[in-house]
Amino acid sequence: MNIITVNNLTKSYLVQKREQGIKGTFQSLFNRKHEKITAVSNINFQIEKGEIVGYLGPNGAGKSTTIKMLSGILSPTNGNIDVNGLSPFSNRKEHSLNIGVVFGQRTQLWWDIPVSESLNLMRHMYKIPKSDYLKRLEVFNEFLDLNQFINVPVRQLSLGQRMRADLCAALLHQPEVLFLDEPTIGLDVVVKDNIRTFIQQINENLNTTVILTTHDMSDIEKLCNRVIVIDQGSKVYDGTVKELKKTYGSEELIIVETENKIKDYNYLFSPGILYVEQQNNTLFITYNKSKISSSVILKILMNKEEILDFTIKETEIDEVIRRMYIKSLNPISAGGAMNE
Ligand SMILES: Nc1ncnc2c1ncn2[C@@H]1O[C@H](COP(=O)(O)OP(=O)(O)OP(=O)(O)O)[C@@H](O)[C@H]1O
Repeated sequence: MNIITVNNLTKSYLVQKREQGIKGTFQSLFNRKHEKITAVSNINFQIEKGEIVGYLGPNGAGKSTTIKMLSGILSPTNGNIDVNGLSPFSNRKEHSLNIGVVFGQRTQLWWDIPVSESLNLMRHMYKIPKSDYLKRLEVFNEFLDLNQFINVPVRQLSLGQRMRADLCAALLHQPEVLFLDEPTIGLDVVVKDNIRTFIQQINENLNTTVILTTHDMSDIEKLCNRVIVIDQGSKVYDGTVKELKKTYGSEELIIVETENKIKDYNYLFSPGILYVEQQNNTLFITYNKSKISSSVILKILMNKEEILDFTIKETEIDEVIRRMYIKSLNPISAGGAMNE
Protein backbone atom coordinates (compact mmCIF):
# COMPACT_ATOMS: atom_id res chain seq x y z
CA MET A 1 0.00 0.00 0.00
CA ASN A 2 1.40 3.36 -1.02
CA ILE A 3 1.49 5.93 1.76
CA ILE A 4 3.18 8.62 -0.34
CA THR A 5 2.45 9.41 -3.97
CA VAL A 6 4.23 12.23 -5.74
CA ASN A 7 3.18 13.23 -9.25
CA ASN A 8 5.01 15.70 -11.50
CA LEU A 9 6.29 17.60 -8.49
CA THR A 10 7.94 20.90 -9.39
CA LYS A 11 9.13 23.79 -7.28
CA SER A 12 10.52 27.04 -8.64
CA TYR A 13 11.87 29.92 -6.60
CA LEU A 14 11.83 33.48 -7.85
CA VAL A 15 15.07 35.12 -6.77
CA GLN A 16 16.29 38.65 -7.24
CA LYS A 17 18.96 38.91 -9.89
CA ARG A 18 21.87 41.02 -8.66
CA GLU A 19 24.11 42.83 -11.05
CA GLN A 20 27.83 42.77 -10.32
CA GLY A 21 29.81 45.67 -8.85
CA ILE A 22 28.74 48.76 -6.87
CA LYS A 23 27.04 50.30 -9.89
CA GLY A 24 25.13 47.07 -10.46
CA THR A 25 24.08 46.94 -6.79
CA PHE A 26 22.60 50.44 -7.05
CA GLN A 27 20.89 49.59 -10.33
CA SER A 28 19.39 46.46 -8.73
CA LEU A 29 17.94 48.66 -5.96
CA PHE A 30 15.88 50.70 -8.40
CA ASN A 31 15.34 48.23 -11.17
CA ARG A 32 14.71 44.86 -9.63
CA LYS A 33 15.05 41.90 -11.97
CA HIS A 34 14.08 38.40 -10.99
CA GLU A 35 15.09 35.00 -12.22
CA LYS A 36 13.44 31.64 -11.78
CA ILE A 37 15.33 28.77 -10.16
CA THR A 38 13.76 25.37 -10.64
CA ALA A 39 14.82 23.47 -7.53
CA VAL A 40 12.62 20.41 -8.17
CA SER A 41 11.52 19.46 -11.66
CA ASN A 42 8.76 17.04 -12.54
CA ILE A 43 9.53 14.37 -9.97
CA ASN A 44 7.41 11.21 -9.60
CA PHE A 45 7.62 8.45 -7.02
CA GLN A 46 5.55 6.27 -4.72
CA ILE A 47 6.55 5.05 -1.28
CA GLU A 48 4.98 2.09 0.46
CA LYS A 49 4.00 2.03 4.10
CA GLY A 50 6.95 0.91 6.23
CA GLU A 51 9.68 1.63 3.67
CA ILE A 52 12.87 3.49 4.59
CA VAL A 53 13.94 5.45 1.53
CA GLY A 54 17.15 7.41 1.11
CA TYR A 55 16.69 10.62 -0.85
CA LEU A 56 20.08 11.48 -2.24
CA GLY A 57 21.71 14.06 -4.43
CA PRO A 58 24.63 16.46 -4.56
CA ASN A 59 24.50 19.89 -2.86
CA GLY A 60 21.72 22.01 -4.29
CA ALA A 61 20.00 19.04 -5.99
CA GLY A 62 16.61 19.85 -4.45
CA LYS A 63 16.42 17.38 -1.55
CA SER A 64 15.48 19.82 1.22
CA THR A 65 13.01 21.53 -1.09
CA THR A 66 11.30 18.17 -1.68
CA ILE A 67 11.22 17.38 2.06
CA LYS A 68 9.75 20.82 2.76
CA MET A 69 6.98 20.19 0.21
CA LEU A 70 6.31 16.68 1.56
CA SER A 71 6.05 18.04 5.08
CA GLY A 72 3.73 20.90 4.05
CA ILE A 73 6.15 23.76 4.76
CA LEU A 74 6.31 24.76 1.09
CA SER A 75 3.65 24.60 -1.58
CA PRO A 76 4.56 22.98 -4.91
CA THR A 77 4.66 25.20 -8.00
CA ASN A 78 3.21 22.29 -9.95
CA GLY A 79 2.24 18.69 -9.38
CA ASN A 80 0.58 16.76 -6.58
CA ILE A 81 1.60 15.15 -3.33
CA ASP A 82 -0.51 12.69 -1.38
CA VAL A 83 0.74 11.63 2.06
CA ASN A 84 -1.59 9.23 3.82
CA GLY A 85 -4.58 10.60 1.88
CA LEU A 86 -3.78 14.26 2.50
CA SER A 87 -2.28 17.06 0.47
CA PRO A 88 0.51 18.31 2.79
CA PHE A 89 0.26 22.03 2.10
CA SER A 90 -3.51 22.33 1.78
CA ASN A 91 -4.17 20.10 4.82
CA ARG A 92 -1.26 21.31 6.91
CA LYS A 93 -2.89 20.97 10.32
CA GLU A 94 -4.22 17.46 9.83
CA HIS A 95 -1.06 16.44 8.00
CA SER A 96 1.16 17.54 10.90
CA LEU A 97 -0.50 14.91 13.11
CA ASN A 98 0.61 12.18 10.70
CA ILE A 99 4.22 13.21 10.26
CA GLY A 100 7.39 13.85 12.23
CA VAL A 101 10.13 16.06 10.82
CA VAL A 102 13.75 16.51 11.83
CA PHE A 103 16.01 19.00 10.12
CA GLY A 104 19.60 18.23 11.09
CA GLN A 105 20.62 21.85 10.64
CA ARG A 106 18.05 23.41 12.96
CA THR A 107 15.97 22.44 15.94
CA GLN A 108 12.19 22.32 16.24
CA LEU A 109 12.43 22.68 20.02
CA TRP A 110 12.08 25.82 22.11
CA TRP A 111 15.55 27.25 22.51
CA ASP A 112 15.37 28.64 26.04
CA ILE A 113 13.48 25.98 27.97
CA PRO A 114 14.61 22.56 29.17
CA VAL A 115 14.04 19.59 26.86
CA SER A 116 11.54 18.08 29.34
CA GLU A 117 9.34 21.20 29.12
CA SER A 118 9.51 21.27 25.33
CA LEU A 119 8.44 17.63 25.24
CA ASN A 120 5.66 18.27 27.73
CA LEU A 121 4.38 21.14 25.58
CA MET A 122 4.34 18.79 22.60
CA ARG A 123 2.39 16.26 24.64
CA HIS A 124 -0.32 18.89 25.08
CA MET A 125 -0.17 20.01 21.45
CA TYR A 126 -0.63 16.46 20.20
CA LYS A 127 -3.07 15.56 23.02
CA ILE A 128 -1.04 12.49 24.00
CA PRO A 129 -2.44 10.76 27.15
CA LYS A 130 0.05 11.12 30.03
CA SER A 131 0.50 7.37 30.54
CA ASP A 132 1.32 6.86 26.82
CA TYR A 133 3.66 9.83 26.92
CA LEU A 134 5.58 8.45 29.90
CA LYS A 135 5.80 4.98 28.34
CA ARG A 136 7.11 6.40 25.07
CA LEU A 137 9.66 8.57 26.86
CA GLU A 138 10.92 5.52 28.70
CA VAL A 139 11.42 3.61 25.44
CA PHE A 140 13.07 6.59 23.74
CA ASN A 141 15.33 7.05 26.72
CA GLU A 142 16.62 3.48 26.33
CA PHE A 143 17.94 4.27 22.86
CA LEU A 144 18.66 7.97 23.06
CA ASP A 145 19.79 8.33 26.68
CA LEU A 146 17.62 11.43 27.10
CA ASN A 147 17.77 11.52 30.89
CA GLN A 148 21.39 12.64 30.63
CA PHE A 149 20.23 16.10 29.44
CA ILE A 150 16.44 16.21 29.84
CA ASN A 151 16.54 19.16 32.28
CA VAL A 152 19.01 21.23 30.27
CA PRO A 153 17.79 24.15 28.07
CA VAL A 154 18.06 23.32 24.37
CA ARG A 155 20.53 26.13 23.70
CA GLN A 156 23.03 24.46 26.06
CA LEU A 157 22.89 21.05 24.36
CA SER A 158 25.65 19.61 22.22
CA LEU A 159 24.73 18.87 18.61
CA GLY A 160 24.39 15.15 19.33
CA GLN A 161 22.17 15.74 22.36
CA ARG A 162 20.06 18.24 20.43
CA MET A 163 19.56 15.78 17.59
CA ARG A 164 18.44 13.06 20.02
CA ALA A 165 15.99 15.48 21.63
CA ASP A 166 14.68 16.51 18.20
CA LEU A 167 14.16 12.89 17.18
CA CYS A 168 12.26 12.22 20.36
CA ALA A 169 10.06 15.29 19.80
CA ALA A 170 9.36 14.28 16.19
CA LEU A 171 8.24 10.79 17.24
CA LEU A 172 6.32 11.45 20.47
CA HIS A 173 2.96 11.40 18.70
CA GLN A 174 3.88 8.20 16.80
CA PRO A 175 3.55 9.63 13.29
CA GLU A 176 2.93 7.40 10.26
CA VAL A 177 5.73 9.08 8.33
CA LEU A 178 9.08 10.46 9.47
CA PHE A 179 10.99 12.95 7.34
CA LEU A 180 14.66 13.32 8.23
CA ASP A 181 16.76 15.97 6.55
CA GLU A 182 20.41 15.08 7.25
CA PRO A 183 19.78 13.53 10.68
CA THR A 184 23.40 12.57 11.29
CA ILE A 185 25.15 15.70 10.02
CA GLY A 186 28.10 16.73 12.21
CA LEU A 187 27.68 13.90 14.72
CA ASP A 188 30.38 11.60 16.05
CA VAL A 189 30.36 7.94 15.01
CA VAL A 190 28.85 6.66 18.27
CA VAL A 191 25.89 9.07 18.24
CA LYS A 192 25.38 8.42 14.52
CA ASP A 193 25.18 4.73 15.22
CA ASN A 194 22.74 5.16 18.12
CA ILE A 195 20.50 7.32 15.97
CA ARG A 196 20.54 4.82 13.11
CA THR A 197 19.66 1.97 15.47
CA PHE A 198 16.85 4.06 16.94
CA ILE A 199 15.38 4.84 13.50
CA GLN A 200 15.60 1.15 12.62
CA GLN A 201 13.79 0.17 15.82
CA ILE A 202 11.01 2.71 15.26
CA ASN A 203 10.57 1.45 11.72
CA GLU A 204 10.50 -2.21 12.79
CA ASN A 205 8.27 -1.80 15.83
CA LEU A 206 5.80 0.78 14.56
CA ASN A 207 6.08 0.27 10.78
CA THR A 208 6.88 3.98 10.47
CA THR A 209 7.68 5.07 6.92
CA VAL A 210 10.94 7.01 6.76
CA ILE A 211 12.39 9.29 4.09
CA LEU A 212 15.82 10.60 4.80
CA THR A 213 18.22 12.86 3.01
CA THR A 214 21.86 12.35 3.83
CA HIS A 215 25.37 12.80 2.53
CA ASP A 216 26.56 9.96 4.75
CA MET A 217 26.48 6.70 2.85
CA SER A 218 26.68 4.66 6.06
CA ASP A 219 23.16 5.94 6.82
CA ILE A 220 22.09 4.40 3.52
CA GLU A 221 23.98 1.13 4.06
CA LYS A 222 22.52 0.69 7.51
CA LEU A 223 18.97 1.91 6.98
CA CYS A 224 17.72 1.90 3.42
CA ASN A 225 16.64 -0.78 1.00
CA ARG A 226 15.75 1.78 -1.58
CA VAL A 227 17.25 5.06 -2.74
CA ILE A 228 15.97 7.84 -4.94
CA VAL A 229 18.77 9.93 -6.41
CA ILE A 230 18.05 13.39 -7.75
CA ASP A 231 20.32 15.76 -9.57
CA GLN A 232 19.60 19.36 -10.55
CA GLY A 233 16.00 18.85 -9.50
CA SER A 234 15.34 15.73 -11.59
CA LYS A 235 15.19 12.10 -10.59
CA VAL A 236 18.12 10.10 -11.95
CA TYR A 237 17.71 6.80 -10.08
CA ASP A 238 14.97 5.06 -8.13
CA GLY A 239 15.57 1.51 -7.01
CA THR A 240 16.99 -0.82 -4.44
CA VAL A 241 20.45 -0.34 -3.00
CA LYS A 242 21.11 -3.95 -4.02
CA GLU A 243 20.24 -3.19 -7.65
CA LEU A 244 22.37 -0.08 -7.58
CA LYS A 245 25.31 -2.13 -6.35
CA LYS A 246 24.61 -4.90 -8.86
CA THR A 247 24.57 -2.42 -11.73
CA TYR A 248 27.93 -1.12 -10.64
CA GLY A 249 29.02 -4.44 -9.11
CA SER A 250 31.10 -5.38 -12.10
CA GLU A 251 33.13 -2.25 -11.48
CA GLU A 252 36.27 -2.20 -9.42
CA LEU A 253 38.65 0.50 -8.45
CA ILE A 254 42.39 0.14 -8.57
CA ILE A 255 44.40 2.75 -6.71
CA VAL A 256 47.93 3.06 -7.96
CA GLU A 257 50.67 5.11 -6.40
CA THR A 258 53.28 6.17 -8.94
CA GLU A 259 56.73 7.62 -8.40
CA ASN A 260 55.86 10.77 -10.36
CA LYS A 261 52.65 12.56 -11.23
CA ILE A 262 51.56 11.40 -14.69
CA LYS A 263 51.19 14.24 -17.20
CA ASP A 264 48.94 12.46 -19.65
CA TYR A 265 47.22 9.22 -18.75
CA ASN A 266 45.02 8.97 -21.84
CA TYR A 267 47.01 5.93 -22.98
CA LEU A 268 45.28 4.05 -20.18
CA PHE A 269 41.93 4.19 -21.88
CA SER A 270 41.20 0.82 -23.42
CA PRO A 271 37.92 -1.14 -23.49
CA GLY A 272 36.75 -1.72 -19.91
CA ILE A 273 38.38 1.36 -18.38
CA LEU A 274 35.54 3.56 -17.19
CA TYR A 275 37.00 6.43 -15.25
CA VAL A 276 40.44 7.74 -14.38
CA GLU A 277 41.23 10.38 -11.81
CA GLN A 278 44.61 11.54 -10.53
CA GLN A 279 45.33 13.21 -7.19
CA ASN A 280 49.01 14.07 -6.80
CA ASN A 281 50.88 10.80 -7.39
CA THR A 282 47.86 8.58 -6.96
CA LEU A 283 45.74 7.27 -9.81
CA PHE A 284 42.19 6.08 -9.27
CA ILE A 285 41.19 3.82 -12.13
CA THR A 286 37.66 2.46 -12.28
CA TYR A 287 37.20 -0.46 -14.63
CA ASN A 288 34.71 -3.11 -15.59
CA LYS A 289 36.28 -6.31 -14.35
CA SER A 290 34.36 -8.44 -16.85
CA LYS A 291 36.11 -6.55 -19.67
CA ILE A 292 39.60 -5.94 -18.34
CA SER A 293 41.58 -7.38 -15.45
CA SER A 294 43.62 -5.53 -12.87
CA SER A 295 46.77 -7.36 -14.00
CA VAL A 296 46.34 -6.06 -17.57
CA ILE A 297 45.89 -2.49 -16.26
CA LEU A 298 48.98 -2.81 -14.10
CA LYS A 299 50.97 -4.21 -17.04
CA ILE A 300 50.00 -1.22 -19.21
CA LEU A 301 50.98 1.15 -16.42
CA MET A 302 54.23 -0.61 -15.56
CA ASN A 303 55.42 -0.26 -19.16
CA LYS A 304 55.36 3.50 -18.74
CA GLU A 305 55.56 4.39 -15.08
CA GLU A 306 57.38 3.51 -11.89
CA ILE A 307 54.75 1.98 -9.62
CA LEU A 308 55.28 2.21 -5.86
CA ASP A 309 52.13 0.55 -4.58
CA PHE A 310 48.61 -0.44 -5.55
CA THR A 311 45.32 -1.62 -3.98
CA ILE A 312 42.17 -3.01 -5.52
CA LYS A 313 38.77 -2.16 -4.11
CA GLU A 314 35.30 -3.43 -4.89
CA THR A 315 32.98 -0.55 -5.54
CA GLU A 316 31.36 0.63 -2.34
CA ILE A 317 28.08 2.51 -2.23
CA ASP A 318 29.94 5.78 -1.49
CA GLU A 319 31.91 5.37 -4.67
CA VAL A 320 28.86 4.47 -6.76
CA ILE A 321 27.04 7.58 -5.59
CA ARG A 322 30.13 9.75 -5.91
CA ARG A 323 30.52 8.68 -9.49
CA MET A 324 26.82 9.20 -10.22
CA TYR A 325 27.17 12.78 -8.97
CA ILE A 326 30.36 13.47 -10.92
CA LYS A 327 28.96 11.87 -14.05
CA SER A 328 25.80 13.94 -14.11
CA LEU A 329 27.47 17.18 -13.05
CA ASN A 330 30.65 17.06 -15.04
CA PRO A 331 31.15 14.26 -17.57
CA ILE A 332 34.78 15.25 -18.20
CA SER A 333 35.94 16.83 -14.97
CA ALA A 334 39.14 18.76 -14.46
CA GLY A 335 40.57 16.11 -12.18
CA GLY A 336 39.43 13.09 -14.11
CA ALA A 337 38.11 11.67 -17.32
CA MET A 338 35.56 9.14 -18.42
CA ASN A 339 35.78 6.61 -21.14
CA GLU A 340 32.22 6.97 -22.48
N1 LIG B 1 14.26 29.79 -0.29
C1 LIG B 1 14.93 29.69 -1.44
N2 LIG B 1 14.94 30.72 -2.31
C2 LIG B 1 15.61 30.62 -3.48
N3 LIG B 1 16.30 29.54 -3.87
C3 LIG B 1 16.34 28.49 -3.04
C4 LIG B 1 15.66 28.50 -1.77
N4 LIG B 1 15.86 27.32 -1.16
C5 LIG B 1 16.63 26.59 -2.01
N5 LIG B 1 16.92 27.29 -3.13
C6 LIG B 1 17.71 26.83 -4.28
O1 LIG B 1 17.10 25.64 -4.77
C7 LIG B 1 18.09 24.67 -5.15
C8 LIG B 1 17.87 23.39 -4.34
O2 LIG B 1 18.14 23.66 -2.96
P1 LIG B 1 17.92 22.58 -1.81
O3 LIG B 1 18.21 23.23 -0.52
O4 LIG B 1 16.59 21.92 -1.99
O5 LIG B 1 19.05 21.52 -2.18
P2 LIG B 1 19.63 20.28 -1.35
O6 LIG B 1 19.66 19.12 -2.30
O7 LIG B 1 18.88 20.10 -0.09
O8 LIG B 1 21.12 20.77 -1.07
P3 LIG B 1 22.13 20.45 0.16
O9 LIG B 1 22.60 19.03 0.00
O10 LIG B 1 23.23 21.42 -0.10
O11 LIG B 1 21.39 20.70 1.43
C9 LIG B 1 19.43 25.35 -4.92
O12 LIG B 1 19.84 25.91 -6.13
C10 LIG B 1 19.13 26.43 -3.89
O13 LIG B 1 20.01 27.53 -4.04
